[in-house]
Amino acid sequence: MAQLDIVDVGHSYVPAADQEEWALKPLRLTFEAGRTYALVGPSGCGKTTLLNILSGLVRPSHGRVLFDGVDVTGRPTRDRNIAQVFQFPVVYRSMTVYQNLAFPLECRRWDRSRIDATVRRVAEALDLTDRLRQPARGLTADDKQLISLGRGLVRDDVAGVLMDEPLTVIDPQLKHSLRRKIREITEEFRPTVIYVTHDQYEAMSIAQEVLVMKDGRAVQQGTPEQLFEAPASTYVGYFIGSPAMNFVTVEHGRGACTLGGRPLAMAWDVPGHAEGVQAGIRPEYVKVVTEAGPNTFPVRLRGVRDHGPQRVLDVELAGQSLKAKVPREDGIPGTRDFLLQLPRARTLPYADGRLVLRS
Ligand SMILES: Nc1ncnc2c1ncn2[C@@H]1O[C@H](COP(=O)(O)OP(=O)(O)OP(=O)(O)O)[C@@H](O)[C@H]1O
Repeated sequence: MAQLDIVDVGHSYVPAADQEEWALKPLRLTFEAGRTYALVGPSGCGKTTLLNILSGLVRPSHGRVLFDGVDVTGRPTRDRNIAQVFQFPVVYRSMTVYQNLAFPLECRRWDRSRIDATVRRVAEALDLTDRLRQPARGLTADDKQLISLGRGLVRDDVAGVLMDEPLTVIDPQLKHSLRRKIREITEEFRPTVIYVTHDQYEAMSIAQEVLVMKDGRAVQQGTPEQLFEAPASTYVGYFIGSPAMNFVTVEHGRGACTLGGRPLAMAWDVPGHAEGVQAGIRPEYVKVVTEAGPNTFPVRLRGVRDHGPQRVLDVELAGQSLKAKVPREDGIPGTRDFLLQLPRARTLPYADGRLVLRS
């Protein structure tokens, strides 16, 4: 598995377009060998363009692509030694599951015993062992996509595995277990994976590193935990997490902040000159309390939504909307008006949409 570098890579589908209009603005990234990366962002943000530049399907207007330090920018896909998994399964219908998994290895002229051991290991990881002798023809779309995933991951000699929304066709019920399987198999086989998805939950559950994109730019890269705990911008805070992070506008002056006229202390200070100050807090960290104390605020309940083992309380706080995600067993407050606490350490300051740096 290789380290993939993109060095000042940018792309415009329209010749001579202004750089601000490019589908991908020049950026520099390193995908370390053996790690799984997710590219996530809304439709049209440039994820597929970046993936296609890595696969060689798109030649970038600007910059270089390096695989283990070797410049592959001008190489076609077939000469890049990559595996690809697409939205829709690509299987050989006339072959058995075993033959489908073995095929890429036979093409590389691996010896029989190595092929057999590898196919069985991948089949085991994907729960396909009991179907190895079945013809691929009769399988469901889910199982066919499982084979595509297996074929993508079966070779340990590829530079990288590029996956473009591979769970799109998968039954929603099965997605959960498949996400887990992808995670397990990538942890075991340690390929370099670039995984494109518009689903933040999928990105966070599969990848070790997530790259959030917007308008052709990578706006934040980090581990799922970093993106959850400290989004660099309100955009990332809204995009990552379910429900999205809360952002409430606060009054700010002489180094202190207030919310609805009550003092609000945040995790660190906001410089005096900052403008457009907001407090960001994940719904998971908002607490229902019974007694007034630091950072507690009166709120009015507007609605309650079930969220699996939790409930999301939608409240109004000083004329603004806020969500609290609380354990189901805690119940719903008995009155419409109650108190919420925004724990200081979890309340992050943002100014003009960006996380204020800790001084
Ligand atoms: N072949 C093309 N010709 C012209 N413009 C294109 C082409 N492919 C993509 N674009 C444009 O480039 C921008 C980025 O598209 P891209 O497909 O990379 O985004 P994406 O994040 O993968 O979106 P999606 O999730 O919808 O696939 C979009 O504005 C899109 O319209």
